[in-house]
Parts: sequence; structure tokens; C-alpha cells
Amino acid sequence: MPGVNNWSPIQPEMVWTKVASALRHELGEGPYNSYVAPSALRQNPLGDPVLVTPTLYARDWFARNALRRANELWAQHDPDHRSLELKSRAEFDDQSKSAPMTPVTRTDSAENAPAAPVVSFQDAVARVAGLQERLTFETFVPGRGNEFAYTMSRQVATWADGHFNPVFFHGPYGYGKTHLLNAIAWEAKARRQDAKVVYLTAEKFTSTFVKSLQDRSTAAFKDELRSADLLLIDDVHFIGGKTSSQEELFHTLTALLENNKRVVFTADRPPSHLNEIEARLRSHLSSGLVCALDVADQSLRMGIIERKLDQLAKRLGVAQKPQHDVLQFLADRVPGSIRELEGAVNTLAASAGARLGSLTLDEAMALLQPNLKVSAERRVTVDEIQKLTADHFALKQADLLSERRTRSVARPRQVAMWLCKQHTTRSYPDIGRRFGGRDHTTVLHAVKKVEELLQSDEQIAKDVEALTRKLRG
Ligand SMILES: Nc1ncnc2c1ncn2[C@@H]1O[C@H](COP(=O)(O)OP(=O)(O)OP(=O)(O)O)[C@@H](O)[C@H]1O
Repeated sequence: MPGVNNWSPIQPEMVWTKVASALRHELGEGPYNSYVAPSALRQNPLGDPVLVTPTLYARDWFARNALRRANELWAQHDPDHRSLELKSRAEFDDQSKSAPMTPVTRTDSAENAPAAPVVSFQDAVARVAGLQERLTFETFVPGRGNEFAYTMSRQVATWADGHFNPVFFHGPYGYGKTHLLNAIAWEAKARRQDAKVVYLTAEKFTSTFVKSLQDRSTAAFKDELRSADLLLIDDVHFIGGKTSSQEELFHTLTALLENNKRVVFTADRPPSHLNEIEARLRSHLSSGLVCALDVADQSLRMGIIERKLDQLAKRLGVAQKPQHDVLQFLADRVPGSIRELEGAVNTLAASAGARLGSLTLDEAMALLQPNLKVSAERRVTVDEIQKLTADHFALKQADLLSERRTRSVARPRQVAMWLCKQHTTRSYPDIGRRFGGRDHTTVLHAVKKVEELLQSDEQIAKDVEALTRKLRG
């Protein structure tokens, strides 16, 4: 067991060097030099690593923008599974007074603010890796189309006995499947802190499994999933056609079911329609409860708009709600799923600002033109972009999701991310998740890089043009 001055053979500094170098690459030089480089790695009384930032401000910035990713990277490189704590220098020094430790060498006199609670992976950001904080039951609006799925989700999250297992949610894209899966994970974890809750997308499952085959670390991969008390796998349709990943998922699922552990899936179709999934796995997927989410009706759309406006009011300080005819227009006329609806509400609030409450219907319609147009165009999916881009560069789709960093793979991956930002309504975190569970900063970096290259690199400009033409059909 590690204690003070008794760190295990893999030194945390070595792990940190790898984590920091990846962060430098993903965050870019500016943010890295401002917030990461001036921080130092120390240890707490238990011998666990602590990242000490010079100021409270830097600590908060890191917690918001890099901690989740640092956590993922740390887990990849640290065989001892230690977790990384985050503290400002003042907090760390306070702790040192009660338990002597190696002092932090850098000094910074600018910090006068009172010490805030310690931010650690365990209690501040994501107790379960990969979860989005805003996707909880509190922010989910139940209504026609999702009522049954919502009730079932709440039940799963209570850990009640005698429940259907596995639970399989399916429905069209953008109608809350990921939201419900996240909400289950948060609630289940809150109710049973000791339980192991694992959430991952099927892309992440596949890419991590393939990597574990390459690294000869499949045993660790199997252990990680089979020791879960609750396993949640998002977008399982993605595993279609991937034979070895399906085989692995089948064994994971049967092992968990035999041990009475809970499993929840989502997909865009019911198991019976997942033609590219092997019959044996399909049959296990449908052996518990199969539950459909449907498109939202007008009153649910209205409920979601109201909820979204309440959130924006708190965040942007926009006090007045739009007039009734504007709300009605949003609910009735914005085409597409809840994702597009949220996008339209955001556009309206951001562009109208304090005038939101006094907008006329005509003004609102004019502001919403881009949303109405984009959604009306042919819908392009991330999956389609990945396949097309991989094809164009003579790669496999799995290469784009893999960890490979050679330029021949990294560049096409960046191009694919850029195309996703242009042609879908997916957010940066969403795109990142669909590229093997990468962080939003990686996507941001890719988008910026491709923008630059479009000005300077003729070949990339040609590739992007050709891909765009193909995407538009
Ligand atoms: N009932 C709801 N209440 C509040 N927000 C919702 C609801 N349904 C969907 N949303 C929001 O709509 C957006 C899209 O939902 P989500 O990502 O869960 O869709 P999905 O069904 O998983 O789609 P995909 O299959 O494309 O991943 C999210 O921002 C989510 O918070």
C-alpha cells in the first residue's frame, strides 16, 4: 500500500509527464502554458498524487476544462489506479500544516481568496467517467413519448430487486436516450456510493477493446467491465458488423447477468432490427425489457422549451420569456429532434439577449432562419461522416476512433471532426464521445487546425471539398 515517500514502482511523475504531454497537445499551447505548466505534482498523506495549481482561479479553470480528460488519461497510464486530486497551493499548504509534506516550490502571492472545498475526481466532476453533469433526472422533462422510458429509468436507478435485466431503450436520435442513461448513472451512484457504475458508449467499448487486444491487456478490460454493479452502454447499434467486439460484449453481458448485475443499453432501433448484430447477442439484448422512446408531441416540446429557458435565464440573466406566439412557433415549426429544438432556443436567447421577451414573431423567425434551414437540409450522421472520411483516406472507420496518433490517421480524424461540426448539430463533447470517447478540447483543437489548414494546405482543401460534395449527396 502506498504511503508517504513510498510511491509504487510506477512513479506518479512519470504518469503525469504522459498526461501533461497529451493535455498540451489537446488544449493547445496558450491554455497549457497558463494553467497546466505552472502547476506541480505533489502527494497527499496517503501517497496519492495531487495536482497543485498556483491559484484558485487556475484550479477552477482546470476543474472545468481539463480535469475530466486528465482523469481519463491518468487512468490509461497508471496501473495502480490511483486517482488525481486537484488543489490550489493555499489549500495544499493548509493541509500540509496538519500533515507535513513536500512543500510546493512555486510561489504565488496573488491568491488571497478563502480556500474552497477540495475538488477531486471523486466528489466534484464525474464520479462516473464520461457522464455529463447536466443530464440528470432533474433536467429531464417527462411527457408523451418518453413517459414509460422515464419511469423505467427511475426504477433501474433505485437498485430495486426483481427488476427486468437488461433494460434496452431504443428510439430516434436526439430524443433523450443518452440523457436518461446519464440520469440513471448519476442517481444510482448517489443512492449507492459504494457501487461500481460504468457508463460508456459502444464506440468507446469497441475502441478500448481493440486497444486492449493490441496492448495484450484484455484481462484488465474484462475485469473493469465485469466487476461493474451497473453497466450502461450507449448507442449499442454501433457495434454492428464488429465481430470481435460483439463476441466480447456477449461474454460481458452474460457474465454480468449471471451475477445479477444490472445492464442498460440504448440504440436507435429495437434489438430485433439490429441486423448487423449476431443473433445470439441480439437475443440476449432483448431478454429483459425493451422499451421505446418516441418523438415528442407538442406539449412535451413546449415543456422542454420552458425548462431550457429557465436554465438560460439563470445562466445568461435573461429575465423575460418570449411571447406566447414565439414559444408556439418554436414548439410547432422547428424541425427535427429535441437536440435541434434546444439549438433553436439557444440561438434565440443568445441573439436576442435582453430583448428576448419583447421579440415579435417576425423578428424571431428572422433570427431562427439558420436553424430552420440547417435542420431542413439532408440529415448527415457522425457515423456517415466517419465512414466516408475513412474511405476517402483509405483507412478503416475504427482507425478514426483509435488512439493512433500518426499523421496519416490523425489528420483524417481531424478532418472528420471538422466535417461533423459543419454538417451535424452535435456539440463538441458529443463529437468527442463519438470518436472513441475523446474530450471536447480535442475536437476544438481539430476544428481550429482544419480551419488553419484550409487556408494553407491545398491538398487538405481539396480533400475537404471532395468530402463535402459527397456528403451533400
Ligand atoms: N425529455 C427531455 N427533457 C429534457 N431534455 C431532453 C429531453 N429529451 C431530449 N433532451 C435533450 O435533447 C438533447 C438530445 O438528447 P440525447 O443526446 O439524450 O438524445 P439521444 O436519443 O441519445 O440521441 P443520439 O441517439 O443521437 O445520441 C440533449 O441535450 C438532451 O438533454
